[in-house]
Amino acid sequence: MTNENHGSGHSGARDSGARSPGARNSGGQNSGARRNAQGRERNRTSAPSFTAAAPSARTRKADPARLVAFEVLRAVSGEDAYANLVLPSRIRHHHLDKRDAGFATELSYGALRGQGTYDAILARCVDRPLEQLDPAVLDALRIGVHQLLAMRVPAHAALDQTVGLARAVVGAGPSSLINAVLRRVTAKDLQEWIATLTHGQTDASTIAALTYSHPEWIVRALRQSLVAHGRVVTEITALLEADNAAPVVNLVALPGLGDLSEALAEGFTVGPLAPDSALSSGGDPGRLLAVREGTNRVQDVGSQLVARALAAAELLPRRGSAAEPDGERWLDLCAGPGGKAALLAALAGQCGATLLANEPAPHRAKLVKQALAAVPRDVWTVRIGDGREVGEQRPEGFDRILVDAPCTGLGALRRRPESRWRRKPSDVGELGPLQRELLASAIKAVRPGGVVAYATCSPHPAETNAVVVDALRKREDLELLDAGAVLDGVSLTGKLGSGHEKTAQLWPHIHATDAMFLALIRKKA
Ligand SMILES: C[S@@+](CC[C@H](N)C(=O)[O-])C[C@H]1O[C@@H](n2cnc3c(N)ncnc32)[C@H](O)[C@@H]1O
Repeated sequence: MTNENHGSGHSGARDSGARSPGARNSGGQNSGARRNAQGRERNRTSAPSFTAAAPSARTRKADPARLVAFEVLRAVSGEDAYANLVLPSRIRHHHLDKRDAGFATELSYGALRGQGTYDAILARCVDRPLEQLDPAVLDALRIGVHQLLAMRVPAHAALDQTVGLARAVVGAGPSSLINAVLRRVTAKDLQEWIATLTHGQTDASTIAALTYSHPEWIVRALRQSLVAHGRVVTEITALLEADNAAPVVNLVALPGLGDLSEALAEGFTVGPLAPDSALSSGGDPGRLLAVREGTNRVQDVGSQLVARALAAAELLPRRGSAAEPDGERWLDLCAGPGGKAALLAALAGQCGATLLANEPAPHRAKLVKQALAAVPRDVWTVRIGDGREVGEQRPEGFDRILVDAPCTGLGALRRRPESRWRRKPSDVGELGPLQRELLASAIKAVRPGGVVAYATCSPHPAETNAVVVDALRKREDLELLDAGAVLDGVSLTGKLGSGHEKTAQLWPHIHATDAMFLALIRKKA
């Protein structure tokens, strides 16, 4: 796709041709040349030309799209905010048009994802440890590096605009430093920098971490996850690349309550994997009336399939009766913010079942209620409470239960650009007891013949198979259903089940979904 370029050095967002660390380099490795925004090759071996003016004489105004990106990075690194929550409000606040909103999205998400590689590059260009820099200056530098190395923004525009931004938001003093550092960054293109950073490194995970901008422990965890779920370790490159690509927006039309006609008329395409789903690679889904009304919802297709698989899993009849007298009772034990609960409730409504959506965090329970608002009120109830208590309180009370357990989210890194830098290796072990207690509670709460779906948006074996194996070991009345086969049955392709084991693991680089794990556990009747 070709990008035109206007005065501020913008190119369009997702179609900007951005190359984050680890994204495939269509120009070949170390080509020494890169296309600028007009599609012309810029020879990186000759000295790049910059505005002759000193930083003080350059633009003093912050371009609004770059300002939005800067504000997102400041909120993320300074206030522990989530980029996907801050970005839309900053875009609205600065009244960005579609093109500038796209640019701000690519710049903020790209700078956050690429932070590991960019900081390693910056460390070679700054004459002091990065921790000693004003955090606002460091964020401005990250924004500059992403434009210089991964977006088709001409170097002079990236430099001028980043220095202008710095002058406007952090003052004239640091702008000279930013100017000098970014000039050093322009000495090499991204592939050359990666070659420099990895020179002399022999460990494959260290090299992948620097190349694909992931913490090294996550690279190791994902390699381990691939092997644990029957894939080959060499897929790690494709998996890390998929984490760095801007994910497409997945939409689901709630069955029986909405349809996709508006989305398709607005440029979405029919989703190939799940029924009633659609895809879009750009634009704000909030512009759709059906999304605002809640009958269409933004939801990763992997999550859609997990909810549909639970609804479709085969139950055994209740003891002493062939059919459910009052319709089935479904439970979503960890429902916040309500994505799967909404789809489950719509599916429940279609077959005369009811859904109890449980969530302990009151603000997230409120989100669950909002998510469920489009579903008839007599189908669902929201409970605010600890899911670990439900098994004791409602033993054998439910036919189908979803345990979408709190997890590290290592399978959804592409959607949460900052999360890879927030997670710690100790999170994996710390979540284990809660995951096991929630699953044990669900197993108590399911009736004989009923099914518990244990799901995580992480492929880590400690959060997936290990939790399921422990639960199965503790009781004799449980059987594992073939989750891959059930997923195949609810998908449009019928080709999702790994065939490696009875649990199922989806992958961003294979299925273009989040790396959702699913086990379906049935209590013997
Ligand atoms: C992975 S999220 C669930 C996502 C949700 N199913 C969806 O599709 O939108 C896990 C949820 O579990 C909740 N949680 C944490 N501790 C819990 C507990 N003790 N009992 C039940 N839920 C808990 C978290 O607050 C969080 O909302």
